[in-house]
Amino acid sequence: MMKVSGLDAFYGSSHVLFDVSLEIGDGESVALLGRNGAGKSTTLKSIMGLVGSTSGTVEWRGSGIRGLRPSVIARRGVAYVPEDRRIFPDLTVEQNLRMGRSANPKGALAVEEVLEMLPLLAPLVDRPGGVLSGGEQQALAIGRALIGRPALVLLDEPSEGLAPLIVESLGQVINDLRTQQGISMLLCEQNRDFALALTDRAYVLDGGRIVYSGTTAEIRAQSGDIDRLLGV
Ligand SMILES: Nc1ncnc2c1ncn2[C@@H]1O[C@H](COP(=O)(O)OP(=O)(O)OP(=O)(O)O)[C@@H](O)[C@H]1O
Repeated sequence: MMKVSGLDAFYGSSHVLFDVSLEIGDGESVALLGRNGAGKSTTLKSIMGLVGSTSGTVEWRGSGIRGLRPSVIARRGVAYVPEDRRIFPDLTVEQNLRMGRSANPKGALAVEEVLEMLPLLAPLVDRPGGVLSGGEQQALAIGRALIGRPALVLLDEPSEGLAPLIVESLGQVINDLRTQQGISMLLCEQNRDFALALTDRAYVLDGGRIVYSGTTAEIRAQSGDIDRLLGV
């Protein structure tokens, strides 16, 4: 479904990603693990067309998308949930959700359909986004991606900054998407256990390079080495 080959990325003269290759199959959920600054966000942003200077190949359903505008990539069915969530604080939850319809103006879901997928948002629809808790904002950011009916969601560190109990319920939300909706996912995380519980396979990034890849079971079996790469 998505095949990234030999991807390099640069911020000005700073070379940040080196020869990154990864694949995500139809309906597959894949983790991208790595410590702070390993290049996880840059990988997602490069796939989404948000990094100005990249080289290599990003294939989506058989055609090259590297270099296309983010809005074009979104319309082809790839959604991106940024690390900072980018909730509009003065818009209500419902209005925030509607903003995501631009990714798929003709085929977007109704707000009610998103609320069925993310029931924790249902009682909050009229609240301004800015007053939601961190976990609720994360669910809203995911909902805003889902309303455009994507086939692949790129999720950047959804557990970051959330209390352990909230992380657990967020995990259930993400797991439901995976098991009930069949949406493919690339999940960036520093939180190894959270990510491995929600994915089939994982890649480990270090210093902008993929240094390890395997099934979640294989990664668990190597947990000592992986923890060293994650800096824990
Ligand atoms: N806009 C930018 N301009 C210059 N350098 C950047 C920019 N964004 C990220 N970097 C650098 O690129 C490298 C990779 O950063 P990236 O954000 O992709 O890592 P990450 O694995 O997502 O880490 P984090 O969890 O801290 O976001 C880091 O060295 C970072 O300082």
